[in-house]
Amino acid sequence: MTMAKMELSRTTAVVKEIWQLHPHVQLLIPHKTDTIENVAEYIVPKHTQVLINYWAIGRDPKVWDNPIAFLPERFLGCNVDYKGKDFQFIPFGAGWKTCPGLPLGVRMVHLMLASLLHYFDWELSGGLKAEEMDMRDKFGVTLQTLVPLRAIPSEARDLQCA
Ligand code: HEM
Repeated sequence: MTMAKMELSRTTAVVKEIWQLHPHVQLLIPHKTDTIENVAEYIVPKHTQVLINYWAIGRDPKVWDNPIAFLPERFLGCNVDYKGKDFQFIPFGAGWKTCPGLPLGVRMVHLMLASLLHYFDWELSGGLKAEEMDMRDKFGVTLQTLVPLRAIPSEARDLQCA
């Protein structure tokens, strides 16, 4: 495996871990049943509006080991993917209403995160330590951090144009 590929799988593992714990769209988009559905032990009548609490799935200890801990390693060497086949991990939804922007979204998030990390060293503002960060979420149509992250680029690298 090349170094670039190895580093990118680490970046992907970090992105996946973020999408497990802090998904952009925590309730997906409301869906409606066409027919009577049996879901686990429940009967869902026809034309019921259904919300999928994907945020809760990402924090369910029945689904994930130690779910609240930030452990990107759980995605290294594991086939769980965001393309809608693994129902425990559906940051873009699943089925025929899945997000049509998935390929663009995946590339944008990787590119932004990898560029920010590659070109700058970062420190938290006000001498805050990583373990003191408030990682609670603020619920809305999309999920945000309750307390915005304030990080300061302390050193820039390789910024000259080719
Ligand atoms: C990281 C980036 C993104 C994430 C995490 C995301 C997530 C989602 C989710 C969870 C849904 C609902 C799927 C469902 O209910 O089953 C959705 C729907 C949708 N997304 Fe995205 N999305 C992202 C980027 C984008 C981009 C870049 C575009 C457009 C360029 C886009 C366009 C849409 C549209 C149009 C729908 C509605 C699809 C429908 O109802 O048929 N998304 N997205």
